[in-house]
Amino acid sequence: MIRFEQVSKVYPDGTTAVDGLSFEVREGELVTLVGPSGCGKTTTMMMVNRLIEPTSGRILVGGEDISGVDPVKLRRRIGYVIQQVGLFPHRTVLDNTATVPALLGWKKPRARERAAELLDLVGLDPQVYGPRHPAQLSGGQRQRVGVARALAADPPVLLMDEPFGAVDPVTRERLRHEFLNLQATVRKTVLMVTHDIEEAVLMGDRIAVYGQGRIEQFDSPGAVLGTPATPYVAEFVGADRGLKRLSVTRIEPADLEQPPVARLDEPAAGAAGRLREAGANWAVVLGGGGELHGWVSADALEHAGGRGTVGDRARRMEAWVPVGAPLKQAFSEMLQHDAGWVAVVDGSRFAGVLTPAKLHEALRRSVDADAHGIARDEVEFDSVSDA
Ligand SMILES: Nc1ncnc2c1ncn2[C@@H]1O[C@H](COP(=O)(O)OP(=O)(O)OP(=O)(O)O)[C@@H](O)[C@H]1O
Repeated sequence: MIRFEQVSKVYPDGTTAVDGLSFEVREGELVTLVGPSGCGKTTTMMMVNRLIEPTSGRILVGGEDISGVDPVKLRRRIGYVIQQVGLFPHRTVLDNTATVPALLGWKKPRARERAAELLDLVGLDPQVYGPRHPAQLSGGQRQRVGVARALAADPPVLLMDEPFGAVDPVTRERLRHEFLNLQATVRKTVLMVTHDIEEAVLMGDRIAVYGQGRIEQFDSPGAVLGTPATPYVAEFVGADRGLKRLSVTRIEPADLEQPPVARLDEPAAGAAGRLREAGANWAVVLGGGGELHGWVSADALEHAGGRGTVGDRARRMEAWVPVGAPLKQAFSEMLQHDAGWVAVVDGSRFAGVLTPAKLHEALRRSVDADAHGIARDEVEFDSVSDA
Protein backbone atom coordinates (compact mmCIF):
# COMPACT_ATOMS: atom_id res chain seq x y z
CA MET A 1 0.00 0.00 0.00
CA ILE A 2 2.87 2.36 0.90
CA ARG A 3 6.08 1.30 -0.76
CA PHE A 4 9.52 2.87 -0.43
CA GLU A 5 12.01 1.95 -3.15
CA GLN A 6 15.61 3.00 -2.49
CA VAL A 7 14.52 6.37 -1.13
CA SER A 8 17.15 8.88 0.01
CA LYS A 9 16.87 12.44 1.23
CA VAL A 10 19.78 14.80 1.37
CA TYR A 11 18.89 18.28 2.66
CA PRO A 12 20.37 21.31 0.85
CA ASP A 13 22.97 21.75 3.63
CA GLY A 14 24.30 18.28 2.85
CA THR A 15 22.63 16.41 5.75
CA THR A 16 21.68 12.89 4.69
CA ALA A 17 18.44 12.31 6.61
CA VAL A 18 17.54 8.96 5.03
CA ASP A 19 19.69 6.74 2.93
CA GLY A 20 18.45 4.05 0.51
CA LEU A 21 15.23 3.21 2.33
CA SER A 22 13.20 0.25 1.02
CA PHE A 23 10.18 -1.18 2.84
CA GLU A 24 6.48 -1.68 2.45
CA VAL A 25 3.42 -1.09 4.62
CA ARG A 26 0.71 -3.55 3.64
CA GLU A 27 -2.92 -2.60 3.34
CA GLY A 28 -4.55 -2.39 6.78
CA GLU A 29 -1.21 -2.73 8.53
CA LEU A 30 0.16 -0.44 11.24
CA VAL A 31 3.91 0.04 10.96
CA THR A 32 5.78 1.99 13.61
CA LEU A 33 9.00 3.84 12.82
CA VAL A 34 11.12 3.99 15.95
CA GLY A 35 14.57 5.32 16.64
CA PRO A 36 16.51 8.03 18.44
CA SER A 37 16.06 11.73 17.75
CA GLY A 38 17.34 12.88 14.37
CA CYS A 39 17.49 9.42 12.75
CA GLY A 40 15.13 10.39 9.91
CA LYS A 41 11.70 9.18 11.03
CA THR A 42 9.82 12.42 10.42
CA THR A 43 11.60 12.97 7.10
CA THR A 44 10.45 9.48 6.03
CA MET A 45 6.88 10.20 6.97
CA MET A 46 6.70 13.66 5.41
CA MET A 47 7.88 12.29 2.08
CA VAL A 48 4.69 10.18 1.93
CA ASN A 49 2.44 13.23 1.74
CA ARG A 50 5.02 15.22 -0.21
CA LEU A 51 5.67 17.82 2.47
CA ILE A 52 9.26 16.82 1.76
CA GLU A 53 10.51 15.59 -1.64
CA PRO A 54 13.01 12.71 -1.82
CA THR A 55 16.37 13.33 -3.48
CA SER A 56 16.26 9.92 -5.13
CA GLY A 57 14.15 6.76 -5.19
CA ARG A 58 10.40 6.23 -5.52
CA ILE A 59 7.45 6.15 -3.15
CA LEU A 60 4.26 4.39 -4.22
CA VAL A 61 0.90 4.77 -2.50
CA GLY A 62 -1.75 2.30 -3.62
CA GLY A 63 0.55 1.27 -6.47
CA GLU A 64 0.89 4.81 -7.80
CA ASP A 65 4.20 6.71 -7.92
CA ILE A 66 3.34 9.79 -5.86
CA SER A 67 5.85 12.03 -7.65
CA GLY A 68 3.24 12.31 -10.40
CA VAL A 69 0.29 13.05 -8.08
CA ASP A 70 -0.79 16.59 -7.25
CA PRO A 71 0.35 17.09 -3.60
CA VAL A 72 -2.91 18.73 -2.55
CA LYS A 73 -4.99 15.87 -3.96
CA LEU A 74 -2.57 13.36 -2.45
CA ARG A 75 -2.92 14.89 1.03
CA ARG A 76 -6.68 14.60 0.91
CA ARG A 77 -6.26 10.83 0.57
CA ILE A 78 -3.87 10.70 3.51
CA GLY A 79 -4.90 11.49 7.08
CA TYR A 80 -2.19 13.22 9.09
CA VAL A 81 -2.03 13.30 12.88
CA ILE A 82 0.72 15.30 14.55
CA GLN A 83 1.75 15.86 18.14
CA GLN A 84 0.77 19.50 18.31
CA VAL A 85 -2.57 18.56 16.74
CA GLY A 86 -2.78 21.80 14.75
CA LEU A 87 -6.47 22.50 15.33
CA PHE A 88 -7.82 25.86 14.21
CA PRO A 89 -8.32 27.80 17.48
CA HIS A 90 -11.24 29.91 16.30
CA ARG A 91 -13.28 27.08 14.86
CA THR A 92 -15.47 24.75 16.87
CA VAL A 93 -14.43 21.16 17.44
CA LEU A 94 -17.14 20.01 15.01
CA ASP A 95 -15.93 22.36 12.26
CA ASN A 96 -12.32 21.40 12.89
CA THR A 97 -13.26 17.75 12.46
CA ALA A 98 -15.19 18.55 9.27
CA THR A 99 -12.22 20.40 7.70
CA VAL A 100 -11.17 17.79 5.14
CA PRO A 101 -14.67 16.72 4.03
CA ALA A 102 -15.42 20.45 3.55
CA LEU A 103 -12.25 20.83 1.46
CA LEU A 104 -13.35 17.84 -0.57
CA GLY A 105 -16.51 19.76 -1.41
CA TRP A 106 -18.97 17.81 0.72
CA LYS A 107 -22.18 19.70 1.48
CA LYS A 108 -22.06 21.29 4.94
CA PRO A 109 -24.78 19.14 6.61
CA ARG A 110 -23.14 15.95 5.33
CA ALA A 111 -19.66 17.07 6.42
CA ARG A 112 -20.98 17.96 9.88
CA GLU A 113 -22.87 14.71 10.20
CA ARG A 114 -19.70 12.81 9.34
CA ALA A 115 -17.72 14.92 11.83
CA ALA A 116 -20.24 14.14 14.59
CA GLU A 117 -19.97 10.41 13.78
CA LEU A 118 -16.19 10.57 14.01
CA LEU A 119 -16.21 12.47 17.32
CA ASP A 120 -18.47 9.77 18.68
CA LEU A 121 -16.08 7.10 17.40
CA VAL A 122 -13.13 8.62 19.28
CA GLY A 123 -15.18 8.85 22.48
CA LEU A 124 -16.23 12.50 22.45
CA ASP A 125 -19.96 13.20 22.66
CA PRO A 126 -20.58 15.53 19.68
CA GLN A 127 -23.45 17.27 21.51
CA VAL A 128 -21.12 18.20 24.38
CA TYR A 129 -17.78 18.73 22.65
CA GLY A 130 -18.81 19.63 19.09
CA PRO A 131 -19.68 23.28 19.88
CA ARG A 132 -16.57 23.89 22.03
CA HIS A 133 -13.36 25.52 20.88
CA PRO A 134 -10.02 23.67 21.08
CA ALA A 135 -8.89 25.75 24.08
CA GLN A 136 -11.85 24.35 26.03
CA LEU A 137 -10.56 20.78 25.77
CA SER A 138 -7.96 18.80 27.69
CA GLY A 139 -4.76 17.72 25.92
CA GLY A 140 -6.06 14.16 25.56
CA GLN A 141 -9.39 15.37 24.13
CA ARG A 142 -7.58 17.59 21.62
CA GLN A 143 -5.52 14.59 20.58
CA ARG A 144 -8.72 12.62 19.97
CA VAL A 145 -10.09 15.46 17.85
CA GLY A 146 -6.83 15.28 15.85
CA VAL A 147 -7.47 11.59 15.18
CA ALA A 148 -11.16 12.20 14.35
CA ARG A 149 -10.20 14.96 11.93
CA ALA A 150 -7.62 12.78 10.21
CA LEU A 151 -10.21 10.01 9.75
CA ALA A 152 -13.11 12.26 8.71
CA ALA A 153 -12.74 11.90 4.96
CA ASP A 154 -12.14 8.15 5.39
CA PRO A 155 -8.64 8.22 3.86
CA PRO A 156 -7.10 4.79 3.20
CA VAL A 157 -3.76 5.92 4.63
CA LEU A 158 -2.97 7.52 7.97
CA LEU A 159 0.32 9.14 8.96
CA MET A 160 0.86 9.72 12.66
CA ASP A 161 3.86 11.61 14.02
CA GLU A 162 4.26 11.06 17.77
CA PRO A 163 0.47 11.29 18.05
CA PHE A 164 0.33 10.63 21.79
CA GLY A 165 3.47 12.52 22.77
CA ALA A 166 1.92 15.67 24.20
CA VAL A 167 -0.18 14.13 26.98
CA ASP A 168 0.51 12.67 30.43
CA PRO A 169 1.50 8.98 30.67
CA VAL A 170 -1.89 7.76 31.93
CA THR A 171 -3.82 9.52 29.15
CA ARG A 172 -1.22 8.34 26.64
CA GLU A 173 -1.73 4.73 27.66
CA ARG A 174 -5.50 5.14 27.30
CA LEU A 175 -5.25 6.87 23.91
CA ARG A 176 -2.98 4.11 22.61
CA HIS A 177 -5.49 1.43 23.54
CA GLU A 178 -8.40 3.47 22.22
CA PHE A 179 -6.59 3.93 18.95
CA LEU A 180 -5.85 0.20 18.68
CA ASN A 181 -9.53 -0.58 19.23
CA LEU A 182 -10.45 1.99 16.61
CA GLN A 183 -7.88 0.60 14.18
CA ALA A 184 -9.35 -2.91 14.64
CA THR A 185 -12.58 -1.48 13.13
CA VAL A 186 -11.30 1.01 10.54
CA ARG A 187 -8.24 -1.00 9.40
CA LYS A 188 -6.33 1.91 7.88
CA THR A 189 -2.84 1.57 6.46
CA VAL A 190 -0.89 3.42 9.14
CA LEU A 191 2.65 4.70 9.36
CA MET A 192 3.37 5.93 12.86
CA VAL A 193 6.49 7.67 14.16
CA THR A 194 7.56 7.28 17.76
CA HIS A 195 10.83 7.46 19.70
CA ASP A 196 9.43 5.17 22.37
CA ILE A 197 10.23 1.49 21.79
CA GLU A 198 7.46 0.44 24.17
CA GLU A 199 4.90 2.34 22.10
CA ALA A 200 6.36 0.91 18.88
CA VAL A 201 6.08 -2.61 20.25
CA LEU A 202 2.58 -2.14 21.59
CA MET A 203 1.09 -0.47 18.53
CA GLY A 204 2.96 -1.90 15.56
CA ASP A 205 2.01 -4.94 13.51
CA ARG A 206 5.58 -4.50 12.32
CA ILE A 207 8.32 -2.17 13.47
CA ALA A 208 11.04 -0.39 11.54
CA VAL A 209 13.94 0.23 13.92
CA TYR A 210 15.98 3.16 12.61
CA GLY A 211 19.67 3.66 12.98
CA GLN A 212 21.17 6.79 11.43
CA GLY A 213 19.03 7.30 8.29
CA ARG A 214 18.71 3.53 7.72
CA ILE A 215 16.44 0.75 8.87
CA GLU A 216 18.37 -1.68 11.06
CA GLN A 217 15.51 -4.15 11.42
CA PHE A 218 12.01 -4.38 9.96
CA ASP A 219 10.10 -7.09 11.73
CA SER A 220 7.24 -8.09 14.03
CA PRO A 221 7.41 -6.81 17.64
CA GLY A 222 8.09 -10.33 18.90
CA ALA A 223 11.01 -10.78 16.51
CA VAL A 224 12.52 -7.37 17.29
CA LEU A 225 12.37 -8.13 21.02
CA GLY A 226 13.30 -11.81 20.69
CA THR A 227 15.97 -11.78 18.03
CA PRO A 228 17.40 -8.29 17.53
CA ALA A 229 19.12 -8.21 14.13
CA THR A 230 22.14 -6.16 15.19
CA PRO A 231 23.88 -5.15 18.43
CA TYR A 232 22.48 -1.64 17.82
CA VAL A 233 18.88 -2.95 17.85
CA ALA A 234 19.60 -5.05 20.94
CA GLU A 235 20.87 -1.97 22.72
CA PHE A 236 17.98 0.17 21.51
CA VAL A 237 15.28 -2.25 22.65
CA GLY A 238 17.08 -2.47 25.97
CA ALA A 239 18.12 -5.04 28.48
CA ASP A 240 14.55 -5.17 29.81
CA ARG A 241 13.12 -6.45 26.57
CA GLY A 242 11.70 -9.44 28.45
CA LEU A 243 9.53 -6.97 30.35
CA LYS A 244 8.50 -5.20 27.13
CA ARG A 245 7.44 -8.55 25.78
CA LEU A 246 4.74 -8.58 28.47
CA SER A 247 2.99 -5.87 26.46
CA VAL A 248 2.88 -7.86 23.23
CA THR A 249 2.27 -11.39 24.48
CA ARG A 250 -1.43 -12.08 24.64
CA ILE A 251 -3.14 -14.47 27.02
CA GLU A 252 -4.15 -17.70 25.28
CA PRO A 253 -6.54 -20.30 26.72
CA ALA A 254 -3.64 -22.81 26.86
CA ASP A 255 -1.83 -20.54 29.34
CA LEU A 256 -4.53 -20.92 31.95
CA GLU A 257 -4.83 -23.06 35.01
CA GLN A 258 -8.17 -24.64 35.93
CA PRO A 259 -8.77 -24.17 39.67
CA PRO A 260 -11.63 -25.82 41.59
CA VAL A 261 -14.95 -24.09 40.96
CA ALA A 262 -18.09 -23.77 43.04
CA ARG A 263 -21.56 -22.60 42.03
CA LEU A 264 -23.10 -19.54 43.65
CA ASP A 265 -26.29 -21.40 44.70
CA GLU A 266 -24.61 -24.65 45.75
CA PRO A 267 -24.74 -25.63 49.46
CA ALA A 268 -21.61 -24.41 51.29
CA ALA A 269 -21.12 -27.80 52.98
CA GLY A 270 -20.83 -29.71 49.69
CA ALA A 271 -18.31 -27.26 48.24
CA ALA A 272 -16.29 -27.33 51.49
CA GLY A 273 -16.06 -31.13 51.29
CA ARG A 274 -14.91 -31.00 47.67
CA LEU A 275 -12.18 -28.47 48.40
CA ARG A 276 -10.98 -30.48 51.39
CA GLU A 277 -10.72 -33.62 49.28
CA ALA A 278 -8.83 -31.78 46.56
CA GLY A 279 -6.53 -30.16 49.14
CA ALA A 280 -7.44 -26.74 47.71
CA ASN A 281 -7.52 -23.50 49.70
CA TRP A 282 -9.97 -21.65 47.51
CA ALA A 283 -12.37 -21.99 44.58
CA VAL A 284 -13.60 -19.68 41.87
CA VAL A 285 -17.32 -18.98 42.22
CA LEU A 286 -19.47 -19.01 39.10
CA GLY A 287 -23.07 -17.99 38.45
CA GLY A 288 -25.64 -20.28 36.81
CA GLY A 289 -24.51 -19.37 33.27
CA GLY A 290 -20.82 -20.06 33.95
CA GLU A 291 -20.15 -16.35 34.44
CA LEU A 292 -17.49 -15.22 36.88
CA HIS A 293 -18.87 -14.07 40.20
CA GLY A 294 -15.93 -14.17 42.62
CA TRP A 295 -14.01 -16.55 44.82
CA VAL A 296 -14.39 -18.29 48.13
CA SER A 297 -11.81 -19.62 50.58
CA ALA A 298 -11.97 -23.13 52.01
CA ASP A 299 -11.80 -21.58 55.50
CA ALA A 300 -14.85 -19.40 54.88
CA LEU A 301 -16.80 -22.45 53.72
CA GLU A 302 -15.72 -24.49 56.77
CA HIS A 303 -16.84 -21.65 59.04
CA ALA A 304 -20.30 -21.78 57.49
CA GLY A 305 -20.80 -24.86 59.68
CA GLY A 306 -22.79 -26.70 57.05
CA ARG A 307 -25.32 -23.87 56.57
CA GLY A 308 -26.13 -21.61 53.63
CA THR A 309 -24.85 -21.45 50.09
CA VAL A 310 -21.49 -20.71 48.55
CA GLY A 311 -22.92 -17.32 47.56
CA ASP A 312 -23.26 -16.35 51.25
CA ARG A 313 -19.52 -16.75 51.71
CA ALA A 314 -18.20 -15.68 48.30
CA ARG A 315 -16.22 -12.50 47.71
CA ARG A 316 -16.37 -10.45 44.54
CA MET A 317 -13.51 -10.86 42.11
CA GLU A 318 -11.65 -7.62 41.50
CA ALA A 319 -8.71 -8.94 39.48
CA TRP A 320 -9.80 -10.19 36.08
CA VAL A 321 -8.84 -9.75 32.42
CA PRO A 322 -10.26 -10.99 29.11
CA VAL A 323 -8.62 -13.73 27.02
CA GLY A 324 -6.42 -12.01 24.43
CA ALA A 325 -5.36 -9.20 26.80
CA PRO A 326 -1.60 -8.66 27.07
CA LEU A 327 0.21 -10.44 29.90
CA LYS A 328 1.20 -6.99 31.15
CA GLN A 329 -2.43 -6.22 31.91
CA ALA A 330 -2.78 -9.44 33.91
CA PHE A 331 0.41 -8.67 35.82
CA SER A 332 -0.73 -5.14 36.53
CA GLU A 333 -4.12 -6.43 37.83
CA MET A 334 -2.28 -8.82 40.14
CA LEU A 335 -0.19 -6.01 41.55
CA GLN A 336 -3.04 -3.55 41.82
CA HIS A 337 -5.25 -5.94 43.78
CA ASP A 338 -2.39 -7.61 45.60
CA ALA A 339 -3.74 -10.91 44.22
CA GLY A 340 -1.83 -14.17 43.76
CA TRP A 341 -3.71 -14.84 40.51
CA VAL A 342 -6.16 -13.24 38.11
CA ALA A 343 -9.31 -14.68 36.62
CA VAL A 344 -9.51 -14.75 32.84
CA VAL A 345 -12.86 -14.47 31.09
CA ASP A 346 -13.91 -15.28 27.56
CA GLY A 347 -16.84 -12.97 26.87
CA SER A 348 -18.87 -13.34 30.07
CA ARG A 349 -17.73 -16.91 30.75
CA PHE A 350 -14.95 -17.82 33.13
CA ALA A 351 -12.04 -19.39 31.19
CA GLY A 352 -9.44 -20.12 33.91
CA VAL A 353 -6.89 -18.33 36.03
CA LEU A 354 -3.44 -16.99 35.36
CA THR A 355 -0.90 -17.46 38.15
CA PRO A 356 2.58 -15.91 38.30
CA ALA A 357 4.07 -19.32 37.35
CA LYS A 358 1.77 -19.59 34.31
CA LEU A 359 2.53 -16.02 33.33
CA HIS A 360 6.23 -16.75 33.39
CA GLU A 361 5.66 -19.90 31.37
CA ALA A 362 3.65 -18.01 28.72
CA LEU A 363 6.46 -15.48 28.45
CA ARG A 364 9.11 -18.21 28.07
CA ARG A 365 7.04 -19.95 25.41
CA SER A 366 6.65 -16.71 23.50
CA VAL A 367 10.43 -16.12 23.53
CA ASP A 368 11.11 -19.66 22.27
CA ALA A 369 8.31 -19.49 19.68
CA ASP A 370 9.77 -16.30 18.17
CA ALA A 371 13.30 -17.67 18.25
CA HIS A 372 12.20 -20.78 16.31
CA GLY A 373 9.48 -19.18 14.19
CA ILE A 374 6.76 -21.51 15.52
CA ALA A 375 3.45 -21.09 17.35
CA ARG A 376 3.51 -20.73 21.12
CA ASP A 377 1.64 -23.95 21.82
CA GLU A 378 4.19 -25.94 19.78
CA VAL A 379 7.01 -25.03 22.14
CA GLU A 380 8.35 -27.94 24.21
CA PHE A 381 8.82 -26.63 27.69
CA ASP A 382 10.01 -27.85 31.07
CA SER A 383 8.50 -25.59 33.70
CA VAL A 384 10.02 -25.01 37.13
CA SER A 385 6.96 -26.59 38.69
CA ASP A 386 7.62 -29.87 36.77
CA ALA A 387 11.16 -30.10 38.14
N1 LIG B 1 15.18 21.18 6.68
C1 LIG B 1 16.28 20.53 7.07
N2 LIG B 1 17.49 20.92 6.68
C2 LIG B 1 18.60 20.27 7.05
N3 LIG B 1 18.59 19.18 7.84
C3 LIG B 1 17.40 18.74 8.28
C4 LIG B 1 16.18 19.39 7.93
N4 LIG B 1 15.16 18.71 8.52
C5 LIG B 1 15.72 17.71 9.20
N5 LIG B 1 17.07 17.71 9.07
C6 LIG B 1 18.03 16.75 9.63
O1 LIG B 1 17.75 15.47 9.12
C7 LIG B 1 17.96 14.48 10.11
C8 LIG B 1 16.66 13.69 10.29
O2 LIG B 1 15.65 14.52 10.84
P1 LIG B 1 14.19 14.01 11.18
O3 LIG B 1 13.37 15.16 11.65
O4 LIG B 1 13.68 13.22 10.06
O5 LIG B 1 14.51 13.03 12.40
P2 LIG B 1 13.54 12.32 13.44
O6 LIG B 1 14.03 10.93 13.55
O7 LIG B 1 12.14 12.53 13.10
O8 LIG B 1 13.90 13.08 14.78
P3 LIG B 1 12.97 13.50 16.04
O9 LIG B 1 12.62 12.22 16.74
O10 LIG B 1 13.91 14.34 16.86
O11 LIG B 1 11.82 14.24 15.50
C9 LIG B 1 18.41 15.23 11.37
O12 LIG B 1 19.81 15.17 11.41
C10 LIG B 1 17.93 16.64 11.12
O13 LIG B 1 18.75 17.56 11.78
